[in-house]
Order: sequence, then C-alpha cells, then structure tokens
Amino acid sequence: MAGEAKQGIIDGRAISKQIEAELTEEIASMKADDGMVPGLATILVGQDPASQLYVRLKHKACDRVGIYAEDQKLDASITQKELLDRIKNLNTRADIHGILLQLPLPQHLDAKKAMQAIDPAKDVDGFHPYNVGNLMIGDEGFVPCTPAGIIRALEYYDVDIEGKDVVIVGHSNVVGKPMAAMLLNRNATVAVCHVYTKDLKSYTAGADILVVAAGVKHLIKEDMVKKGAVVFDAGITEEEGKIYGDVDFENVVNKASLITPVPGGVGPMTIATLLTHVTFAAKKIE
Ligand SMILES: NC(=O)C1=CN([C@@H]2O[C@H](COP(=O)(O)OP(=O)(O)OC[C@H]3O[C@@H](n4cnc5c(N)ncnc54)[C@H](OP(=O)(O)O)[C@@H]3O)[C@@H](O)[C@H]2O)C=CC1
Ligand SMILES: Nc1nc(=O)c2c([nH]1)NC[C@@H]1CN(c3ccc(C(=O)N[C@@H](CCC(=O)O)C(=O)O)cc3)C=[N+]21
Repeated sequence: MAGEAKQGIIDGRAISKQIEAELTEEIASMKADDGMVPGLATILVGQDPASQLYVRLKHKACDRVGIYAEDQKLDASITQKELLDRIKNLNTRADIHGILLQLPLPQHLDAKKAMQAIDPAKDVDGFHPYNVGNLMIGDEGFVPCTPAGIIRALEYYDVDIEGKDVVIVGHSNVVGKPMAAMLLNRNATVAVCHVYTKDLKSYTAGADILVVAAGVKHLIKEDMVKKGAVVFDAGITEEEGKIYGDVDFENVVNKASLITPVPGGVGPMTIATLLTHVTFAAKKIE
C-alpha cells in the first residue's frame, strides 16, 4: 500500500536486518572490486558493564556484515594525552575508516576535547563540532546514529514529517539536540523538553511524533500521549537484568499508531546506522 502509513509496533530488529543484508552485499562487492574492507575502531575506556555490552553489540554487528572491527580497550586511569595520542594514531591508519569513542568517559577525561581530536571524516558517531555544525546548517553528513536511525524508521514506515508537531524529551548532544535539528531540517515544528520544562504533559500530549530520550523508566504514561501519535523510545534503564524504556509501553501501545519497543526498537536501528556510516566512510576514500 504505497504512501499509506503503516500501523503497529516498529520492529527495529527487522529494519536493521534489512539494512544489514543490503550492507553485506555492498561490502562484499567493495571487497571483490578492489579489496576494500571498511574498518571501525572502537575505544572503550574503563570497565563500565553497559558500555562493554554496547561495544560488544557493535562488534558483533560489524562481523555480521563484513566490517573489520578493532576493539581498543583502555585502562580507566589513562591520561588525556594518552587518549588523544591513541585517537591521533587511528586518524592516520588507512585500514580504519571510522572511529567510535564510547561514552561516557571517566570523570578526569575531557570528552569534548577527545571528540575534537577525531578526524571529522572518520567521525562515524557524528559528534565532532564540524559534523554538528554541518547538521545545524542543513548539511547532514555524519550525524549521530540514534536520531539518524529514528529518521530511517520514519521513512521506512512512510510517516510524514513536514508540518508535524514533534516533541522531544531530553536535550543531550547524543540524541535530543541532533534529533531536533534533523526534524527541523525536514520542516517539522519541534519542541524540546528537559528537566526544567514546567509541564511536560502539556507538550507531549500534543505531539504527532514523540521522541523520548531521558533515561527515566516509564516517564511517559498513557495520558501523556495523543491518540494516533508515533512514539520513539530511546531510553534504556537496567534493573535486575531487565531493561526498560522511558515509555510505559504496555499502556501507551493502545494509543499510539506506531511505537518502538525496548528492547528491539531504537537500539538496533542505532547500530545499523553506525554500520552504514562506517561503510560510507570507507566508500568516500575509494
Ligand atoms: N537506544 C540507543 O541507541 C541509545 C540509548 N540511549 C539512552 O537514552 C537515554 C538518554 O540518553 P542521552 O540522550 O545520552 O541523555 P542524557 O542521559 O545525557 O540526558 C538525559 C536528558 O533527559 C532529560 N531528562 C532527564 N529526566 C527528565 C525528566 N524527568 N523529564 C524531562 N526530561 C528529563 C535531561 O534534561 P537535563 O539535561 O535538563 O537534566 C537530559 O536532557 C538513556 O537511557 C540512554 O541510555 C542513549 C544513546 C543511544
Ligand atoms: N560514542 C558513543 N556512541 C554511541 O552510540 C553510544 C555511546 N557512545 N554510549 C552509550 C549509548 C547507548 N547506545 C546503545 C546502542 C545500542 C543499544 C541496543 O542495541 N540495545 C538493545 C538491547 C541491548 C540490551 O540487552 O541492553 C535494544 O534496545 O534492543 C543500546 C544502546 C549507544 N551509545
């Protein structure tokens, strides 16, 4: 049914499988044509279990599609200079096309300075000020993977963005702010809420498209969502080995026209987008 919006639960795993299948083919032909193998280096500082899990998920995804993935594990006590030297070395490596510095970093390290040290052409996370600036002026090159994954899901489900009332909960540099810029670039009317927002419900209840990235378990209840809204939940809270989103899915699912579950929604789309960016980075230098 071309052009007709689909209904139901947004299956992030199914969309990411489709993206992975396309990338697998593309990477195989890059390899066959001129021996090019896209390469990603991840840098993980310290032993945070959640970060270790996310890096592991990214490496497994790289393996599935044929991207070379190198795992640089650094001790939590590393100095800023050692970290910057490590990044600068990766900038010079011809076999590494993407560099991902897993966040958060230990307190004594300056994440902004570290991000600025990454060659913008290898900044597959889209966190370098050069890429952030381009996003703000409407030139979307490397943009952060989570909001980019959400845009992809909107496109996949034929959801119109132009003129829609969009509400974003959370204003981080990783999700909320770049999401706002990407939706503004597509002519939505965007409101961005955060902890200082006086009456969160008065915003969320009017949203045609609601994107939540606050990291607060079940912050968004049924009465805070408009009937027929499209709802994306980026939140991840882990409690006793179970993960929860920011949206009370069980109840909101009855009201939304489309909604992402947690897990199996935004997370897999984020990783699929990262794979796309690494492949793109490798193609650009061919
Ligand atoms: N699925 C995925 O691929 C990804 C998931 N995540 C997850 O998304 C969530 C958000 O992460 P991230 O974007 O890095 O954001 P941060 O954790 O850095 O910040 C959270 C944001 O939410 C806002 N916020 C917190 N509590 C409330 C509240 N009660 N009401 C309204 N706004 C609130 C904060 O506002 P203020 O700054 O004013 O305090 C802040 O803007 C986390 O659970 C994280 O694990 C993140 C990246 C990728
Ligand atoms: N430089 C940097 N880039 C990031 O992209 C980045 C980061 N730092 N720091 C932390 C956040 C978090 N993040 C996730 C990615 C995938 C899932 C994911 O695939 N989650 C699965 C579930 C996994 C589980 O079992 O917990 C899902 O939602 O289905 C989750 C979270 C990327 N981040």
